[in-house]
Amino acid sequence: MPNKTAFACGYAAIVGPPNAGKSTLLNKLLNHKLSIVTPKPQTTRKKITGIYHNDRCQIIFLDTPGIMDPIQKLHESMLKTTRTTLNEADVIIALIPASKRTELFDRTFTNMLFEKWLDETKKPVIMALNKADILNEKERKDALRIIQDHWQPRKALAVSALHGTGIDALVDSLQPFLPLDTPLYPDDILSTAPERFFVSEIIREKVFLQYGQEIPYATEVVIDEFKEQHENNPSKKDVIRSSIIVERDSQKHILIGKKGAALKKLGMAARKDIEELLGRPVFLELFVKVRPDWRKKKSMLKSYGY
Ligand SMILES: Nc1nc2c(ncn2[C@@H]2O[C@H](COP(=O)(O)OP(=O)(O)OP(=O)(O)O)[C@@H](O)[C@H]2O)c(=O)[nH]1
Repeated sequence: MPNKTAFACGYAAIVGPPNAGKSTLLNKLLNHKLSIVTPKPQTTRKKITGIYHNDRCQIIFLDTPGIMDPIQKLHESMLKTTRTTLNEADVIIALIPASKRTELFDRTFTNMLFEKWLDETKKPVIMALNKADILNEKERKDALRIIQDHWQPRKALAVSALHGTGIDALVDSLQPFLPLDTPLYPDDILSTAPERFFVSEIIREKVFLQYGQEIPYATEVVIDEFKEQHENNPSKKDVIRSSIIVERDSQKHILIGKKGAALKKLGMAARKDIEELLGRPVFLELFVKVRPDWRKKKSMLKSYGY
């Protein structure tokens, strides 16, 4: 039996279908806006490390892109990232969203998740039924019983990432599987990813929120320059220059809008959040560039970090 009073530290991967609420869960756990959250599926493309601390444990969370069919090269590399992430983890959280449609959650997906992904890792799996706030008490119990009977995870629990319910129980259920007895990071560090990564995620989030249809999926954001000068000279703002990469001229026109109005709106919304994240004033300059079919080209995907 693990000693509950000892300190524990280790890696936990969060895996689930697109739109399961992984980013919302991570943000709630860390009480800080780390990964981006939008109502559209597949906005999380890169692994994000968030670090949770309490007086009994430190959990380093590995977020994964949603699992889906490898239709495009982009998806293939996302799936590879997910597999690597699962193998790096000490414990895996299978995050399955509750549903009100024909069944309480997607059993076909859950089956596929265990058969194609989780079973072969031989890692302990904690199954978290997210969005449990949309179910009533009986539905929650029924769903958890089905999960326990069919897939036998180490533990199955209902959570609501949005409302923050079940989060402490989730942390408690992870603790026995964390192998280290000392923390790996100081307790004031929430993430090892650099600030410029979060800045690009904010810009990408705003693209997702502001534009419809195919634009967000054809977009990549690259930070070209990140000049920190405010700390040394408080009369100056930090300067961030960023390129928004799209696939076609038509997408560029939409992004920029009439007389640049759409891009200006995007920049204002992004700057507000970036200043909030960094806690200092920022001058943000956005450029829109066309790179035909970047999503289909291996070398381009690589240069954007996929
Ligand atoms: N009702 C309810 N909605 C939730 C809950 N958690 C997340 N959501 C909503 O579900 C949607 C998707 O949440 P995200 O956190 O972006 O999902 P994700 O799994 O990170 O999505 P990807 O970007 O596809 O990886 C958002 O509209 C959230 O507000 C929850 O506990 N209850």
